[in-house]
Amino acid sequence: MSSTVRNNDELYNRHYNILHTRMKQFSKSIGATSGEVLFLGSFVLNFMLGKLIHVFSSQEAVYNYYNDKRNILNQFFVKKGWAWTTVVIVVFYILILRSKHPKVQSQQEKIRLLRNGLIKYSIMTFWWVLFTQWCFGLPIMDKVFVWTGGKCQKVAEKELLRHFPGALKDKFFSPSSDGESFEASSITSYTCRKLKGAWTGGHDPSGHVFLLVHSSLYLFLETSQFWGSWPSFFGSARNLCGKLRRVPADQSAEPKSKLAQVVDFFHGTPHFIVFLLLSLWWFMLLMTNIYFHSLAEKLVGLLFAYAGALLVYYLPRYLGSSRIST
Ligand SMILES: CCCCCCCCCCCCCCCC(=O)SCCNC(=O)CCNC(=O)[C@H](O)C(C)(C)COP(=O)(O)O
Ligand SMILES: Nc1ncnc2c1ncn2[C@@H]1O[C@H](COP(=O)(O)O)[C@@H](OP(=O)(O)O)[C@H]1O
Repeated sequence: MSSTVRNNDELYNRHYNILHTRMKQFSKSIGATSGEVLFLGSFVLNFMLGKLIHVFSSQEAVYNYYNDKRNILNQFFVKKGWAWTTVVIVVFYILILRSKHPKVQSQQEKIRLLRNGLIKYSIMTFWWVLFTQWCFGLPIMDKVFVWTGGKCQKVAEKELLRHFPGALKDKFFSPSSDGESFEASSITSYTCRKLKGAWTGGHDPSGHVFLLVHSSLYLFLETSQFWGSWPSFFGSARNLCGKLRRVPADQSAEPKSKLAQVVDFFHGTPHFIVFLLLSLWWFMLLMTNIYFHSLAEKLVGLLFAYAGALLVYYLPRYLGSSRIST
């Protein structure tokens, strides 16, 4: 080996070690593992990547299928994002309980796992409800919008009468200055969209950024306690691909059906289903970061998502409480 290559190797190793030590120190100071810090940081990276792609791509490359709100991934998955997250976590827990994982052997351990899981799911669901659906009136994201001067404007009288008959119309809406349409500042963004109004004038935190990051953090932090290693994860996936491609040597023997092999794989690798949804959420977050909202609106969505995870997963660690940690 030449001395230049050896010197470079030494330099890389030294830099890697410095980075590794700094990372460990930082993780320890905030009570997180290095993996968690990387995962939490990946959303900031997603942010920066989205911005760079937006700035440096040509118009044709930037505006495509994923920029269309009606695309199937948005309508069928993200818009029902918490429901998908619920399905995945339920399937994950069923697989873990059936897998005889060393952490859940006894009946007592299983009950404790389910109880803690339910508490954390309920709090995370409540936080999602408060931010996106209802918070003693308008959800937090809509409250922020209204408090910063936003309104639902340009609602046509025809639409209004269809959804707000009689006195309800006057309770929520007032005529706009143009004299042709109506406006309101106490209805949700969801209702405004239904009335075909214009949701404008305020700071509108991104519900998509919130939901995608919130769901990802929940799935990651909830399932990482059972994580094995990347080599065994990829090893199982490679093994399955090999089995699916292989023609059985003994044609007379009863081979396992392909479906049975896939089911076996999901049983042996419960994290795979989580990995699939996390990949979709990361990709959709990138699309939101490239195409939608202002930087500040996305940042507020991100901060509210971090806040939920901090409250449920990091605050108990910080306080040294073991009541809801497993
Ligand atoms: C130990 C195991 C723990 C798990 C326990 C599970 C218990 C299961 C109980 C099952 C009850 C069913 C509960 C179903 C929960 C749901 O999620 S129902 C609601 C589904 N709705 C959504 O997912 C909507 C998501 N969309 C949004 O929030 C918004 O559209 C948006 C993405 C924020 C965007 O907002 P816009 O205004 O549209 O821009
Ligand atoms: N990744 C994505 N793909 C498609 N549409 C997206 C998207 N991210 C955000 N949007 C759309 O951008 C608008 C603002 O999203 P949000 O405020 O939730 O961040 C929403 O439009 P609609 O409200 O008309 O559906 C939403 O559907």
